[in-house]
Amino acid sequence: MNAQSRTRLNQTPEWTALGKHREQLGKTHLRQLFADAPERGTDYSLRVGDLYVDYSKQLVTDETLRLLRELAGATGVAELRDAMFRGDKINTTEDRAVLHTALRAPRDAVIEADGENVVPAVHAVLDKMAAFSDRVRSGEWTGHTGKPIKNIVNIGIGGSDLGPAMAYEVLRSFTDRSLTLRFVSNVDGADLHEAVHDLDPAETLFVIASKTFTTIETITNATSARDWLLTGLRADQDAVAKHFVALSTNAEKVSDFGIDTANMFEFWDWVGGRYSYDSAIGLSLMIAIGPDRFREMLDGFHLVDEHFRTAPAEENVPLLLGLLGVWYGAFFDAQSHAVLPYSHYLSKFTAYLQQLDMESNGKSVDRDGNPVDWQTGPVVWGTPGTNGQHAYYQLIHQGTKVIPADFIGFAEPVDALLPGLVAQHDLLMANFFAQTQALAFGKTPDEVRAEGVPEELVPHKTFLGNHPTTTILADRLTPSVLGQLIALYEHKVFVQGAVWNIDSFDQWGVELGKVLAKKIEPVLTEGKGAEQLDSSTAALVAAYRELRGR
Ligand SMILES: O=P(O)(O)OC[C@H]1O[C@](O)(CO)[C@@H](O)[C@@H]1O
Repeated sequence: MNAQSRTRLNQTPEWTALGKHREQLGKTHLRQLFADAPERGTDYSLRVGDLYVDYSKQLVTDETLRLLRELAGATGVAELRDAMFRGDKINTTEDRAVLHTALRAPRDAVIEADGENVVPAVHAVLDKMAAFSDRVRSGEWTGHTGKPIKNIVNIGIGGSDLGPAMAYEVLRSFTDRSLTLRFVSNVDGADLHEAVHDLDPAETLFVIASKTFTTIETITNATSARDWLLTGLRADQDAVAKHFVALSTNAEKVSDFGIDTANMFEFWDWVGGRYSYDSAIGLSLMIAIGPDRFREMLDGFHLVDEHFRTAPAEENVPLLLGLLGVWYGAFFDAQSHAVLPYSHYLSKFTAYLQQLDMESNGKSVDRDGNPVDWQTGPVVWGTPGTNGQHAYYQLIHQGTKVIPADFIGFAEPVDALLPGLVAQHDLLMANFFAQTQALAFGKTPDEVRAEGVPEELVPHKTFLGNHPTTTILADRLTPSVLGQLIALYEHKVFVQGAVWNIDSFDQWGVELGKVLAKKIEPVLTEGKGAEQLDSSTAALVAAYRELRGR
């Protein structure tokens, strides 16, 4: 579908039909929907790979789903998906292809960007990463003084940090525990300080991850890390080659920094930062889990890519999840989306999804530059259960907001836990199932009264229910399952961007702050240029300078 020829989303007949349907649905309660269809719990479930996806507790009927699929048809979701997989330049504001799916394509696949098959280059880099990982893991790769590497410090930010940092936590039980892996992202010197203060520089490898190799936080931290290393080793620049590698698309800048481009692991401008952790950006992770596990993860991604590309609309899980988000944003005024994993290992999962979703779909103009007058990306938030239950779930259960939520849980604990701890898994999962049940069905005033609760407390103890959730259940949190989950969310975000007619692959909104920070820094350090600031910022800067004794 040509974006130019698109009818504005909220003027399509499909949108109007959904609006009418929403009115008819009114306050229909999930209790009613379940009573009307005794098999709803299984009828409204799908499988993809190892993931069992239950959407029966969503505020939808067969008619809703039909109308949503029609909206997807009218907005050209399948056509845009095919264009993405084909390597068309669907990131129009940056004139780039969007081919993260090529990063996990099998060796014999043919995927072209600008007329060139990119798959051989993808696998050449994967092979180079695997060879390097093996050398580090085996102790064959030694530092400047001849000691093997025991510590890896990944320096990057945004997509060059969140993915590998998240996946390292998720896959901790698959890692080589004799290696220490730390992630530094914040330009606050405390981040680097905490990462290196107890490390021996002779045993430390810095992995500098930056697509552009110009990101100020990363280059500043990398420069300080280099100073720390050379000071600690009492060595000169020659030592850098054994202790620094780069993950980047920008060989020139890598070389300017002093890293041998032989120690650079390449990726390409058709990989968006937030879609990049299965590229060279995953090197630290690969060193931690080993190349075989990394490849299993890529296979998990690929499995869901193929599902998204080929499954019919009725069975297409990313399509379904994307459309549900459109439904709640547009017709329930939902402003946020909670992702609530019941796994300690997924502690950084939602933070990762925040960039994936909010940097992709936090847009307010359509692909043609016209302001949108429909909701786009939600605020994504959440932390692992059961912790959230004792913090913010109160608001989800009894607050005034519609907060669709994804619950993610696993049948088996990941690790060979200490024997006494295995039993805790059933308790964790009992909470997991109980929460979606409580959110969906609530507790009526009569049920509360039947418990003998005094009348004045009945409203306080009533749960209205009808809060929509999706439950994603898998056997075990393996590298493959992680890949499946991430690809599921990547394509969900894609579907929403396609329906909303926004460019999900640029991120111009992060630029202004970067430019202004560059202007403010000399005002802080030298006191020059304060007159160009607005009165609020000027006063704050003056207060800061005074507190710093300047
Ligand atoms: O990998 P780079 O080029 O250092 O960029 C880091 C991050 O910065 C951003 O461009 C946003 O500022 C992200 O999209 C990206 O993941």
